[in-house]
Amino acid sequence: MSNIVASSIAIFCGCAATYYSNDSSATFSYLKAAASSASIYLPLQLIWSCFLYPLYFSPLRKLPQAPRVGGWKSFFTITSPPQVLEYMDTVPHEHFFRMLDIFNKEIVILTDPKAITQPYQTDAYEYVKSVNGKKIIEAILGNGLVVAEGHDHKYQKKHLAPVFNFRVVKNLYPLFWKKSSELVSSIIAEIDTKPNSSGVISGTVDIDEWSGRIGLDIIGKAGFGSDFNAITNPHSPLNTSYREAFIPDSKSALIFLLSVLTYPPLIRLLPLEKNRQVREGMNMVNSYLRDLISQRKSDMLKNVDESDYLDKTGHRDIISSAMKTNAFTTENLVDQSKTLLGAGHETSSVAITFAIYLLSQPKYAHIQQRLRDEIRANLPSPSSGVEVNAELLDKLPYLDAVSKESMRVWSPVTRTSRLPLHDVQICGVTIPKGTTVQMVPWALNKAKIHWGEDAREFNPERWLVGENKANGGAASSLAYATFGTGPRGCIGKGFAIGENKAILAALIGSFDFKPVGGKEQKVDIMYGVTARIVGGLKVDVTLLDDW
Ligand code: HEM
Repeated sequence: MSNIVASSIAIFCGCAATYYSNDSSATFSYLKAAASSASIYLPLQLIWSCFLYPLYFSPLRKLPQAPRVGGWKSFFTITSPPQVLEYMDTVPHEHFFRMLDIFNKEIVILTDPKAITQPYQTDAYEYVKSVNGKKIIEAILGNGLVVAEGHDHKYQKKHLAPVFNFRVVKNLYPLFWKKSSELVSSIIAEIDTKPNSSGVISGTVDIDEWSGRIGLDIIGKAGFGSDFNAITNPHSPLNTSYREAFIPDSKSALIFLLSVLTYPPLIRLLPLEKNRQVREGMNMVNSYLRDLISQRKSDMLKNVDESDYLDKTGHRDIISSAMKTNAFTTENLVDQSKTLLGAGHETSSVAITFAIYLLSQPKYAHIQQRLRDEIRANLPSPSSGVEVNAELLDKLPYLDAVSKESMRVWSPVTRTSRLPLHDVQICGVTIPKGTTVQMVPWALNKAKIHWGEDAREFNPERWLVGENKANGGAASSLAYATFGTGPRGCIGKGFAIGENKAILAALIGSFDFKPVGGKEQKVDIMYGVTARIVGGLKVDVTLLDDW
């Protein structure tokens, strides 16, 4: 409506200005009228959407409100997840509150399971993701499940869900363990250059680099039946070109901000080094995946021995299984593959980095030790070559608790947004069509309203004792938002949990982790689609005997 009013005023004034201009060449010109209209329309629209609507006309302005802090600067900055968490704890509210984000953009932050249920579960298809958000993600993940909407999404999920079911994921555990064992050997090789006088093998490694490499290898093998060998070969093109696209720096923050505010495909054309890296990485991935899928298809047509694509538990990789459904074209399969590669490796590796960050801090040394004791008492060592399956890994309660708790305290995905396709009622309040409503896993996971006074503490015990231990002590399972929820929740949740537990078990069983310098370590975090530690995570590792 505001667009119609502003454009009508602008066109009227633009035409009038052109018509009554004193300029001698001012016979009425459509081009000039359009230019004058635009020059009036844009400021009008800006004044309306940045000031008049949010401050004086929005029906949501009476909702509980997050305070504006930081003066005029806050008008030009995106609110960070830690600020959202601060508001969750301090703004008195019931189901949600309103926040004015960059350029006074209205956002409704959902904090209560009742409020989350409608947009994320029961009426999920009455909402869409934000256009710019999708464009940012699509550049890396392709036009697959993460960005699909409505019927397209239902169709894709229906055909992909069976290849992620419980039984299939359990069959992948030996692969998770095999790759984790390879990771342990490679880290030993990196630090085993000069044992100290007492024969202790130790050194400093960038665990973020290693978690990215194992994340790629696992999704490569499970997703495409293809070993990327990123653990053993850091110079593999996928590891260097593709992962470069995910490594955050000040330029990626700028590109993210400009993309959110304008039109992401235009921003990607800017001659910036980061844009070049992303383009190169994506070109490489596109051609790699296209070749791989064409090869699979032609093999399938020729009815060639399928055992090539079977691992020893008889599981076909995800893309070959999706191909068998005949539900996707080659181009669709390339897009789904990019989705699995990006969504499946980035989140999982961030989760491992943060788990090691937490466990290595001196104040949590007792948690690291207790976890190690449980692992060593129940699992064979990676060097033994003995297979570890789902039955073994899933029966370790403390490992399970540490895995859940680390992904609670540091949710890899920072925020998720939805926009209603028409005016909707959430908990009795009308939310106008197109308003951004957000579930912010990074903040919700640590809000005191759900987790109590020690909400920000890393305390795996909350998943082991107490009345609501199945929810980590929270009254509702929706307070744990790490994997989202409802029809658009994470399809790879079971996969990610199994992978996380296998890698943690192999690492913590094998090594002692400490922060470099031994003291509590502060890290800078960049909050994009995922939260990433700027500059990676260097930790001191010591190889432990007797396992
Ligand atoms: C620790 C690891 C992971 C975390 C924290 C995570 C988190 C999430 C979250 C929060 C969403 C919902 C986003 C939204 O509501 O807008 C999501 C969706 C998705 N995830 Fe994950 N994820 C992880 C691992 C994986 C893995 C391993 C895969 C694939 C192998 C995967 C594939 C996907 C896909 C395809 C979607 C889109 C689902 C849909 O729209 O229906 N994720 N993930």
